Amino acid sequence: MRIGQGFDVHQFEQGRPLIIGGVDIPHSMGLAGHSDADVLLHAISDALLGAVGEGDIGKHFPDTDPKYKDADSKKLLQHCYGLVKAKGFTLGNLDATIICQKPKMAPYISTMNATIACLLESEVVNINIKATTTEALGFVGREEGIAAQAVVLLKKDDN
Ligand SMILES: Nc1ccn([C@@H]2O[C@H](COP(=O)(O)O)[C@@H](O)[C@H]2O)c(=O)n1
Ligand SMILES: C[C@@]1(CO)OP(=O)(O)OP(=O)(O)OC[C@H]1O
Repeated sequence: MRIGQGFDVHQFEQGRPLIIGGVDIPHSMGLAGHSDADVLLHAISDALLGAVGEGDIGKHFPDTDPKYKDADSKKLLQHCYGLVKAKGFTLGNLDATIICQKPKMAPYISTMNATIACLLESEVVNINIKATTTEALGFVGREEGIAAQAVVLLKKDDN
């Protein structure tokens, strides 16, 4: 078994879509980034890469490379999971937290769980996405940005 953790932050920016966990969320602002800035999928990607000793998403998808401008983070996550599988591992379970003052994530959590289960070729029972505010404290509380953290457990493939 291998364990990995990931953490990411993106700043809010006017005129951008808000995409979290592969789900479009209606809001007055989106997140800034070179890619689509899906902060949750980035944290999960980093957790997967960490678990197999493959560094981080900045190493695999440099933000200086025009190829990743507005990149779909679902594709980046699938690439990371491909590296996991190539090393003979599959996902055991994933636990992640979105740290966000507003908007409310609760209405979108089940769609995120299903989307991520599909991307990671797993059952939805193995995926647990949560959300919390910071009780209005700090940069999250001031609604300047959103953070996400993720932990994955990988198991050795039976094959
Ligand atoms: N952006 C968010 C933040 C929180 N939630 C849900 O509300 C619950 C209470 O949050 P607290 O920060 O006050 O503990 C939390 O457990 C989530 O279910 C949310 O949906 N979206
Ligand atoms: C995903 C990448 C690449 O497009 O860009 P961003 O969307 O800026 O995301 P970040 O989490 O800052 O780091 C990884 C980047 O290289």
